[in-house]
Amino acid sequence: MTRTPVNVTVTGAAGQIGYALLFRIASGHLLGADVPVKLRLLEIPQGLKAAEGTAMELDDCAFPLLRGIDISDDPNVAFDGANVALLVGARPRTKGMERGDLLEANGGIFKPQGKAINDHAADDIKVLVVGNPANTNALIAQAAAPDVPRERFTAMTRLDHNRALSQLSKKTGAPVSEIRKLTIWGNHSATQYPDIFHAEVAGKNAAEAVNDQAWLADDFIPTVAKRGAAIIDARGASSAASAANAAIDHVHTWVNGTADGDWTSMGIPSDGSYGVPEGLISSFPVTTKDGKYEIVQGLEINEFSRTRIDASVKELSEERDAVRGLGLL
Ligand SMILES: NC(=O)c1ccc[n+]([C@@H]2O[C@H](COP(=O)([O-])OP(=O)(O)OC[C@H]3O[C@@H](n4cnc5c(N)ncnc54)[C@H](O)[C@@H]3O)[C@@H](O)[C@H]2O)c1
Ligand SMILES: O=C(O)C[C@H](O)C(=O)O
Repeated sequence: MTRTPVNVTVTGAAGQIGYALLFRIASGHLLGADVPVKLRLLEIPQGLKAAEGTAMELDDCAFPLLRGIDISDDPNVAFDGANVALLVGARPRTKGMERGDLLEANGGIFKPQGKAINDHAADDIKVLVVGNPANTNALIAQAAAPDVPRERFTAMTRLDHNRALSQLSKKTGAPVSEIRKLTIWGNHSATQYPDIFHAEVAGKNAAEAVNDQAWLADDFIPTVAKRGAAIIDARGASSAASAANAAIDHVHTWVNGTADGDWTSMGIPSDGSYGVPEGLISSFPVTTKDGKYEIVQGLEINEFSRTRIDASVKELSEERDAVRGLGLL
């Protein structure tokens, strides 16, 4: 049986993440090796020519799963019939900026895009916001799309999750494949909290396996939380291939499910779990199945974790208040 292609809209298609992302979507890494896709690329007018160039290269790969590419500078066209939307297009931060500094510059992009999703996307739309500040931009897009179920708007903290996996693997010597149940809590910012207290390394509790509180507090947590800035410092540009890889992982896991006995981290609308005020888009430990996610419940949160989760959630509340003040909510 021939499957109907899935419409995948990517904004900021001519940017550096776009360039690292589109070829992997077209080759089947986003949804699966048997799922045909149609790409709908959104750019601002100045980005259209470069997006056309990328589309030419996509054509030249002759990907068997790629069933078409449309390019537009009109969100109403680009989101028409979208099943999956990757909101990447936004200005990246440069040296010395915090992601929150982008609130005003990028916030204005996500309101009209949320409205276009509301009015034109397919009923099963799933949205991942990558453009920073990702959690609050997702909130802005969600608020502009009252007809779309709230839980379809998510923000990317999978890059932080992957960074934490890699750092823990280096510390313990265990391969990444043997690490499970790691959690990123809160905002995709320097206040985020990578939590290893429930994680397992080769079947053993990770915090006990590491047994080094100083490393946890002074090395692991700041290294993961400030990795974005360290990449900007080293590359002179913000992370691109690793961000694209995390976007692929986020959507693939959302659609295809988490492995038994494991979970992942996603920025999702809070239902009030773990004391995170309802409605904030915050990162939680989640399992996924049949295209739906659920927050992992019942984890004991120690005092060390509580303080850090609360600090990140406080920042999310402040960002929400700031965009409210700008009329974006
Ligand atoms: N959540 C994460 O983990 C994570 C990781 C890395 C980067 N980011 C963020 O992703 C965003 C994109 O990064 P990049 O390195 O690809 O930037 P980039 O500057 O290389 O590309 C951004 C692209 O978006 C386009 N664009 C701008 N406004 C647009 C609009 N209204 N509609 C459609 N396209 C628009 C630009 O023309 C440009 O081509 C930045 O905000 C960056 O901070 C997030
Ligand atoms: O840090 C940034 O500004 C880019 C991105 O959010 C990252 O984490 O690499």
